[in-house]
Amino acid sequence: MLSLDILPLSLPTIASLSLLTSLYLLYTLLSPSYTFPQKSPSSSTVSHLPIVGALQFFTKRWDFFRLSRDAAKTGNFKFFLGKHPIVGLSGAEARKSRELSMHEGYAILFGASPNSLTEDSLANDKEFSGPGGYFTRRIVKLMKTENFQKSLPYLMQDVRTSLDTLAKSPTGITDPFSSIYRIVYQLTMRTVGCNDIANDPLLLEKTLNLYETVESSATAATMLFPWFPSPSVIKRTIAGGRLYMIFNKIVENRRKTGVRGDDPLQFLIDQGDDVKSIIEFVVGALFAGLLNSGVNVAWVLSYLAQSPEWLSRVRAEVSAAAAKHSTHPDPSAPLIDQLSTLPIEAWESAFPTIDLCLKDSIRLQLLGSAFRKNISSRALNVGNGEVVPPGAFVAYHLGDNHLNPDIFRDPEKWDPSRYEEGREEDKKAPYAWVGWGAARHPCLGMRFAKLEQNIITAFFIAMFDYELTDKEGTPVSATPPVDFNKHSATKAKGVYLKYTLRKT
Ligand code: HEM
Repeated sequence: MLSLDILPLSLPTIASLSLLTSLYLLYTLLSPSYTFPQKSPSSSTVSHLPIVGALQFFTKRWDFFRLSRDAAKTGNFKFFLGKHPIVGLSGAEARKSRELSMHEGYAILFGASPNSLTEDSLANDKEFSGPGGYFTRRIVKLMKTENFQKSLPYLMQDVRTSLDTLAKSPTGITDPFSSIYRIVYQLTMRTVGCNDIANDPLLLEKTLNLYETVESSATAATMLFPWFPSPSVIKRTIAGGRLYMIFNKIVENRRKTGVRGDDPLQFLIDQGDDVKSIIEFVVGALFAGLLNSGVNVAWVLSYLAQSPEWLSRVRAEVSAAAAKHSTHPDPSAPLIDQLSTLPIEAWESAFPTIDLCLKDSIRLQLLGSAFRKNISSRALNVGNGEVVPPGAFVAYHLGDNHLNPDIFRDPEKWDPSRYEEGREEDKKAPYAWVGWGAARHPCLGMRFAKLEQNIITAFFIAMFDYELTDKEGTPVSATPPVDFNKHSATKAKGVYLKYTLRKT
């Protein structure tokens, strides 16, 4: 029998050595293997941790970006996030369109959608998400005028039904980041998803909860170690799986029974698309659609509540639009009934004031970074001799222009008049305002986002007088400040609207 005495090392020593070796191997495995070439920008001066890299990019993104940018000679800087090499760009030159991949950038670094985070995810598949890929082709088709024309009565009815429910509430106080956000979710479901869910309040609530679970799971840990089964990753996987199962059941049911729907899902089925692509599309489109719209509609109503001047301008605009475009047989019918007869052309053209309100809300709420990845084999010049090397990601923080006091006076203030004649701050620098994206990647849902913004705002204002309050209904003078360190449009906390039915 082998005696332990003949081993040259004791068991505790062997255990310690094994542990150290494992830790060393883990360290080597997790540490970046990428070497930035010489022409890359200088390193960010903000502290970096081993393995994790620039943790502040997660915890305080806008602060990290500003500090790094201001300390760098050219305004551009490099850093690691886990193993991922990233170049932070700033200034007008950075906003120029380049041959970089948007989808590969977001798939790994954004992390707030169910199919992101892994190199081989569908979101990262060029055939699916790339330019001209399946996702783009399908969403472009759904955003056509004929579809809006067809769905307009249903969209208006959805808004009306929700506002009627609000009108019956005994408190007359609502959190718009919950109630109005839910209306946007329903409209988005109708426009890129399916009526089976849009018509069913329970299924709407259930899928929204799953959506929110996935969205809130984008933590630093899930982004850095997507393969590690942390509670967030597990929760996200389960919620994503449940969403998929709900849609799968509806698709299978339609296929089995032959009962057709009249909605985007049916359109996808009729194209002969396979179930996996259909579900990936619908879930992806819901994320793209709700991320900014839901939050901005609620912010606009809240901003209006604190600005009598803009509220009265919007009221006047809503009345004028109804007077000009309504086809209601009774011109003295309530304003909301008149609005319900507006054609799509009016909804898309008669609300320039609401548009300005949304524009400045987007400037404040489009938080975080735009991401790209250099998937080419060549280094891309960024204008001053510096390059984005192959394989590196690019992060451009939208606060670089949207919160720049040299472009937008008093940048943290919501003030739609900054775009009006005489000020036109958005024209002060190239691509100063990029709220709908630009160049190679304009927002594909802009028309729908504006349409739902206009319908909800106009209906709400036609139906209610309202003011900004706390939860108990005590008036407050202003919305809380926006946390510019967030990674995407964020719901305000503690904002309530107290409303009463208008007598018109
Ligand atoms: C207020 C609401 C919205 C805002 C502020 C907004 C903003 C943006 C921005 C800034 C981009 C470009 C991102 C970049 O370049 O990195 C973008 C892209 C996109 N948006 Fe929107 N969006 C909104 C609503 C919507 C809606 C409702 C949909 C769909 C129903 C949608 C679908 C998309 C898609 C698919 C892209 C990617 C375009 C591409 O692949 O090139 N968006 N959006």
